[in-house]
Amino acid sequence: MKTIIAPSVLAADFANLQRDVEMINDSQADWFHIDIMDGAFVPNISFGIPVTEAINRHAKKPLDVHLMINNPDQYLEAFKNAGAEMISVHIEACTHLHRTIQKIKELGCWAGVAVNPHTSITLLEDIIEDLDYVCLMSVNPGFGGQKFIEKTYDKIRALKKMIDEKGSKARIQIDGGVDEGNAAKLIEAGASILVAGSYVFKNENPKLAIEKIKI
Ligand SMILES: O=C(CO)[C@@H](O)[C@H](O)COP(=O)(O)O
Repeated sequence: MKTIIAPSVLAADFANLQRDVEMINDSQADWFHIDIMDGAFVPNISFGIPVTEAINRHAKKPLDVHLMINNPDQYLEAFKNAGAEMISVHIEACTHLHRTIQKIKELGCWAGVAVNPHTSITLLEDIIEDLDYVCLMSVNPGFGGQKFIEKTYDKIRALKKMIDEKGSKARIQIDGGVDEGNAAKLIEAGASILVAGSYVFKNENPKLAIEKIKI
């Protein structure tokens, strides 16, 4: 199973967004990771549906939309219509997670659940078989460029064990502080989707940076 690389557009140059989208098109990256922040679930506001649509007009690869918002159900269809092929919602933001996951699937998207660093993965035990991926946050959500939380490795191993025991097909996505120094170790622990923002877009050679973590 080859690792999926999903550069996080949050770290792109918004004044040159089309240029940065085309760089990803021409690279070995697999998905665009689109961080949606509402200033309520997380202490930051990023961008929303019109910008996602604009990215989608130029993107030649699937959009993976990470909803860091309260009441995600209200916006699932709008993000699907804006181009999302994968949608993840936060377990901490969903009162009726099973219903939300079913809605994402009914829209024809891959369904993912994102889990904050302090949240136990044991909460996924009764939903893991329904998921296409779990996004393990390796930083506190809200900002790019933060330090990777080392405890994530243990969480990956425990989640991988749960996935295998339950016979789930869910992939493990890691989001936050991913770079060439930890990519191999993350994959060895059981991750198969890597989200990388600052490491890619602040790099002198972003395409080479992507190649280095495409293990
Ligand atoms: O969801 C988030 C932050 O909340 C991430 O997608 C970051 O955007 C990753 O950025 P880097 O840590 O790679 O800079």
